[in-house]
Amino acid sequence: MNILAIDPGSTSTKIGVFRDGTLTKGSIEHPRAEMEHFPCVMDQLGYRMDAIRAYLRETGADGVAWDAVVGRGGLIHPVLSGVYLVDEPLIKDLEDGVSGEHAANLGGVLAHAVASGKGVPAYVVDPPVIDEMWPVARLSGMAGIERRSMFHALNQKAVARDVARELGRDYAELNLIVVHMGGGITAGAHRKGLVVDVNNGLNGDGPFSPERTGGLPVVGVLELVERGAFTTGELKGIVARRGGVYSYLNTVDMREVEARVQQGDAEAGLVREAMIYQVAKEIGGLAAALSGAVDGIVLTGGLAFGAAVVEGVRRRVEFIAPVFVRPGEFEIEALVDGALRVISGVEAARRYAGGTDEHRG
Ligand SMILES: Nc1ncnc2c1ncn2[C@@H]1O[C@H](COP(=O)(O)OP(=O)(O)O)[C@@H](O)[C@H]1O
Ligand SMILES: CCCC(=O)OP(=O)(O)O
Repeated sequence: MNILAIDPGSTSTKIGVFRDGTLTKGSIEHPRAEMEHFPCVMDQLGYRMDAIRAYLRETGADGVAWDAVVGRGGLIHPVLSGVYLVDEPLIKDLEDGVSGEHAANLGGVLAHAVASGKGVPAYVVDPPVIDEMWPVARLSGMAGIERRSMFHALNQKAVARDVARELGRDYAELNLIVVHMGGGITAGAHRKGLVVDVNNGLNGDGPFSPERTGGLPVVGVLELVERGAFTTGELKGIVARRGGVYSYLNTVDMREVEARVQQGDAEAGLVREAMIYQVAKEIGGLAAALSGAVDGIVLTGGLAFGAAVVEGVRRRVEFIAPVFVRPGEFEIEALVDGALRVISGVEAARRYAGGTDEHRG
């Protein structure tokens, strides 16, 4: 079985080549200066496609007969968890960015471009818009504004299944709180295999993170607009890319923050502590959402490599449930696993219904 996995991020495209039972992972870096030439994410298609072709040539994988090509799903309409065949309606919604602009929108389109040339199917797995939220979590506090499920679904589900394996239990019978801590942070309540509540990782919700603001005092934001300090477009950019740790310390790199703390920088110490504090409060809130019935708390993402962040969160939340740490992200593995489940007949590929899935939560 041969599978190609494509995982586009804002400044890299991660690649997985699965051949005859062995997975080889690689990353193509895209310098920020080059990415700035593209006004929209979809404008990067040809550039990324060329980079993927060059990568496959250089690694000797250009002649492989793929059984399927699989990409990270993007911001389409809300869907159920699962593996989706990339077809015309799905491509259109990725291209239109119906739920927002994000590099992940390129995943399915790139996978389809490679697959169609080889006459094999393309899939996406567990897109960030998986929606399993229960009704009570949807209300924001203002009629007309609904809380939306938009999170690191692929990695959260992958590490949740891995912890279930470690516990010798089924993911579908456990209650887990999974926190992805990367450039953005999302924390999800996984109740018996469904993510019934989660902060929206892109729209100013939940804890602040290295590059995102998380939830903000609304009136303070409105006053900034009233004073003309920022346009709404500028504020959206700050919420998603230039908020959080970056807005205080001018870096999104927590290794740099750690180094500053070690050198005695009190401001860096306070910002790091505040982020840890907000993550712990989010976990506490989700524990209450699950009525205290929590089998485990899972910390994952790049920040989970850092002992200070992990131990800071653990100290505040281990009274709730045992803490499991899965540093980094397992998106390529999850993409390959999803494609394998479909190819081997364990799971049927879903057809994207353009946001009309009636079952949620
Ligand atoms: N060993 C480490 N110790 C502390 N922080 C780390 C370490 N490795 C990576 N990070 C931090 O993790 C963050 C990036 O996480 P990552 O999951 O790769 O994010 P994304 O995929 O959102 O770009 C950065 O702030 C980076 O500094
Ligand atoms: C929350 C949706 C997915 C997301 O934010 O991914 P990145 O943190 O990789 O941008």
